[in-house]
Amino acid sequence: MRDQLAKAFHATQSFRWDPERGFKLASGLTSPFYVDCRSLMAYPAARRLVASLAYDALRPVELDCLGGLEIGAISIATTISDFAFAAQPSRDWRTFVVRKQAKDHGLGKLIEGAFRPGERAVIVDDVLTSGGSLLKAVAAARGAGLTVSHALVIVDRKEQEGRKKVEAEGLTLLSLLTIDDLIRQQPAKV
Ligand SMILES: O=P(O)(O)OC[C@H]1O[C@H](OP(=O)(O)OP(=O)(O)O)[C@H](O)[C@@H]1O
Ligand SMILES: O=C(O)c1cc(=O)[nH]c(=O)[nH]1
Repeated sequence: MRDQLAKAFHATQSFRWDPERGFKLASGLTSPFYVDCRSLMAYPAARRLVASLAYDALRPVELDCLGGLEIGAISIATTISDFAFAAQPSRDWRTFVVRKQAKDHGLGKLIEGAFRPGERAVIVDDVLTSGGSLLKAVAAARGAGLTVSHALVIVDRKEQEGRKKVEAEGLTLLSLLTIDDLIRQQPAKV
């Protein structure tokens, strides 16, 4: 199923190469390639693969809720939660989303969703590069009283010591794919 997910990135044009112009990353660095999970997650078949792989990866983990930083984490947390609820054994994992900035009107929340202090949360994200985004979500979740011991990403780009930084915060990092899987499944040019 991991191979199927890697192939889905290419089939949906969600893995981009442009070594001439490059892509600016959240960390400020430039990369010749870009993993676009917002595009991938727009396809129901791809969402199902992500959800199924994540459900399997999270089976040994005890958790009450899952979520992460907007916008990447929103569709990921939702699809895993829906899949897990319908699966056997069924899991009732609630979701939340961490805003990049607290809302300045309405309820003024930084974190939206359903969670209570003291609960066990898994932080999800689409791509891990420097780890900055993931760790921002971890800090917000811990600040709200959640216990966070695991994080899950769709793709670990294996750069900028992202994994090391996440593990240094005492987290176990689960990744469905690495950048090597995506490069290996790249269709041959004709
Ligand atoms: O590990 P990092 O160096 O933090 O990079 C990875 C982050 O970058 C992207 O987010 P982006 O800020 O582009 O936001 P978006 O999800 O709102 O599009 C991506 O969705 C990850 O969250
Ligand atoms: O580092 C990032 O900003 C980043 C890299 C990538 O491949 N995909 C993405 O959505 N963000």
